[in-house]
Amino acid sequence: MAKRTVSFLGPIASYSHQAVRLAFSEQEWEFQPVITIDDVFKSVQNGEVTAGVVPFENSTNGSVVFTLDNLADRNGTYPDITVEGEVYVNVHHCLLGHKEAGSLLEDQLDGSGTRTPTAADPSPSRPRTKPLTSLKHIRRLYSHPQAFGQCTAFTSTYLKGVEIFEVSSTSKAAEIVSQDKSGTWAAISSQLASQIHSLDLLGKWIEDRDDNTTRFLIIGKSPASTADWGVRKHANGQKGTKSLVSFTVPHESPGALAEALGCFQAFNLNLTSINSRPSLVNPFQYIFFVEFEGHKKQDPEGRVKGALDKISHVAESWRWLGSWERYQ
Ligand SMILES: O=C(O)C(=O)C[C@]1(C(=O)O)C=C[C@@H](O)C=C1
Repeated sequence: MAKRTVSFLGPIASYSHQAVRLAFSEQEWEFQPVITIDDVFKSVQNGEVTAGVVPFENSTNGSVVFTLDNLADRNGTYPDITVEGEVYVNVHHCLLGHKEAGSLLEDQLDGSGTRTPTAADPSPSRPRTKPLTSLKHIRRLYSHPQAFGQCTAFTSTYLKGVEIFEVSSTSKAAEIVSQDKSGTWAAISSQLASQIHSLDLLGKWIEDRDDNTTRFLIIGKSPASTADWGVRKHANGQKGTKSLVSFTVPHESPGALAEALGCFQAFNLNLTSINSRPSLVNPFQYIFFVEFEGHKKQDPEGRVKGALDKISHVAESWRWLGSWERYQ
């Protein structure tokens, strides 16, 4: 049988790639790295690939707006995209670059790893780890915006004043730094990327919190029959099901949002996350996203059906974005 393809934010060695490796078998699936999260959505919608994997939220830094904006689908570009599963990745960042010959780590460290309190941050958190080598020579720091947000204690303690460059992924950052001839650029990326690009480890486990975890969504094109996808199940076993809907409410009407959320309460459905993004119709109007426990197609008591019927009367517009098995 011809292999099916799953796309993800590349280049290889990104955390998205690691999520794909956790969920899909390379024997049965072709792995296709693409350049942006938008490209993952496009490749699934136009049928170029069967599945895609996109980051959805990080436990330290919150929602991934690039993914929410695609799910918001303001222009109707992705009418068939649905969420078919989720994958959790423990994200441990490293600082990758080129060691400066002959420099001593002691030259740089003040020993305490403390940051100067400022009015904006009167009690700054301490970095969890110290650099493995002097960082005095570093002039540029490359990474994905999410990763910068997960390593603030380390960067503001040991890389003060270094110029920041936001790029499309952490593995892209490592690729760029591997081409640096000056030896003064560094990337926040994975340990895997240091091996692939033969970069030195200048810091290890530099994230602010050791429980730093990113949740990825597996997307497909409805009606997807995922039963034969062979997505690997989490070792902890299934913990029920989840669904995602997006909706807009009449903004002038008081209580409209509360009424929409009440649709889930009315059918005793537990909400697990709420997000919003600007509607881009008028300033300060929103598209809301609600995730709840329950499955549209495995709904013996009709509770999910009941809530969705009710929300279709309350919301200005709404869309069911998928139901899947939950593992955490
Ligand atoms: O840049 C990567 O390696 C990605 O896969 C993207 C991404 C994200 O957008 O959240 C994924 C996991 C980490 O939280 C940091 C970056």
